[in-house]
Amino acid sequence: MNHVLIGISGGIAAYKVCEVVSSLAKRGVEVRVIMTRSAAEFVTPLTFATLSRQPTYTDADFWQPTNGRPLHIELAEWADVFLLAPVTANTLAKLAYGMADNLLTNTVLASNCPILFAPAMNTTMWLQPTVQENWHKLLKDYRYTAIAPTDGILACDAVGTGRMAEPEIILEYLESFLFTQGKQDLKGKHILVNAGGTREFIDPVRFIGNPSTGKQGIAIAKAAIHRGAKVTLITTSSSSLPMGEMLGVREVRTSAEMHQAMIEEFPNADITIAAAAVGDVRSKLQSDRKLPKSELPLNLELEYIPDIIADLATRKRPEQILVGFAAQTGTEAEVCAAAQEKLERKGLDAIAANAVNTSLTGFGTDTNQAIFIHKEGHEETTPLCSKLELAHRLFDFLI
Ligand SMILES: Cc1cc2nc3c(=O)[nH]c(=O)nc-3n(C[C@H](O)[C@H](O)[C@H](O)COP(=O)(O)O)c2cc1C
Ligand SMILES: CC(C)(COP(=O)(O)O)[C@@H](O)C(=O)NCCC(=O)NCCS
Ligand SMILES: [Mg+2]
Repeated sequence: MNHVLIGISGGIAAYKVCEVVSSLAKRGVEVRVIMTRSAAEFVTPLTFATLSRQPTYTDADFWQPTNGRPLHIELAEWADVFLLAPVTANTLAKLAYGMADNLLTNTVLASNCPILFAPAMNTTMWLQPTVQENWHKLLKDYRYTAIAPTDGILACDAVGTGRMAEPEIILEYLESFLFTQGKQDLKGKHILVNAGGTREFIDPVRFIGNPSTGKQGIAIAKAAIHRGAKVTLITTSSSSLPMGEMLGVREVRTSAEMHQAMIEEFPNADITIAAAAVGDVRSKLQSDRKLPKSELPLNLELEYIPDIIADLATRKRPEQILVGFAAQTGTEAEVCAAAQEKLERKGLDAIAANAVNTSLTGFGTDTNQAIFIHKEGHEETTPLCSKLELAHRLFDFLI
């Protein structure tokens, strides 16, 4: 799985796909680009050819009498994943009705690989009932996974829905699809994820915290969405996550807020993955006003924080799956033993043991490595990989 075919139709957001192509090529992914006639009005085929290190294909190539086999068949067979970005109102309509009057749409019909598609257009165009009907038609089609347009400023200075998803979001979908082959095995499932480190306030300007950034939990939320799930993410890190209607985000700060939100959301979840670093202790003294230095105790009296995941385990219905993360230091054997003990003591279905004392794993890194342990005894050690890949490996382990 290493061939990404990209179909570009005629919108100004085509300029952003240059970034997508360039990033993929630099990562060693093989990329080929098809452009519609209108797309070539916005960005030249030469730009994409140069960035992709491959020829760019246009309708002139489609009608070229010197091809051995039809070009749309060759490209369709070559593709592992087909990304359509941007998708114009016009091309969306053609896709919804199975029309094929250019190289791009013929290649769609001739191929079998999963399709990711990212529409972009003016808000008034986007909200037309005809356009919405075509969009919803494709949302129901098993071959298509939508990368929804977002709200914001458009090229005509209007503000509203219709901005193409940012290259970074598109690249994450592609990374997922290259790993999973686009499988939608979480469709119809509701996943609850928590992420980030809690802050246990002493007063409004001082807290006991930890270095967790929420990256691993957010990657789990994204991986679940890429596999078709609906996700509720309860997070202490306020990064914007435009994942459309598939993601509900609740921001919290303290372990008490995290606990309350988890209790409220837990009954609706098929799978709950607790990747947040929740504090273990907090100050007994909690002031609503900033304490002067002279009033700060030098021996802070602490109390234990109730264990959220152990509490959820007591509320669990038999068909629900509850997974914890154990951030540990030490040797692999020590990390494993500590995680095994937590799995049993807390009554979890599985645990991901995660070493946090190396520079490439744990807090704040973009990569991670873990050992997954199931309550029934099986284990899996992942390679060092991106946090998104680790999330997919965890879902593969659970399902
Ligand atoms: C300056 C300009 C900007 C355009 N931007 C968009 C756009 O963002 N989204 C869209 O759906 N159509 C846009 N269009 C209209 C499409 O280019 C037009 O419908 C064309 O027929 C699409 O052809 P295609 O779908 O084969 O690429 C734009 C047209 C112009 C002239
Ligand atoms: C055009 C653009 C890519 C600009 O993005 P930018 O503000 O990040 O440069 C973004 O606004 C977008 O995706 N717009 C949707 C299509 C659009 O504006 N079409 C022009 C007709 S109003
Ligand atoms: Mg803990």
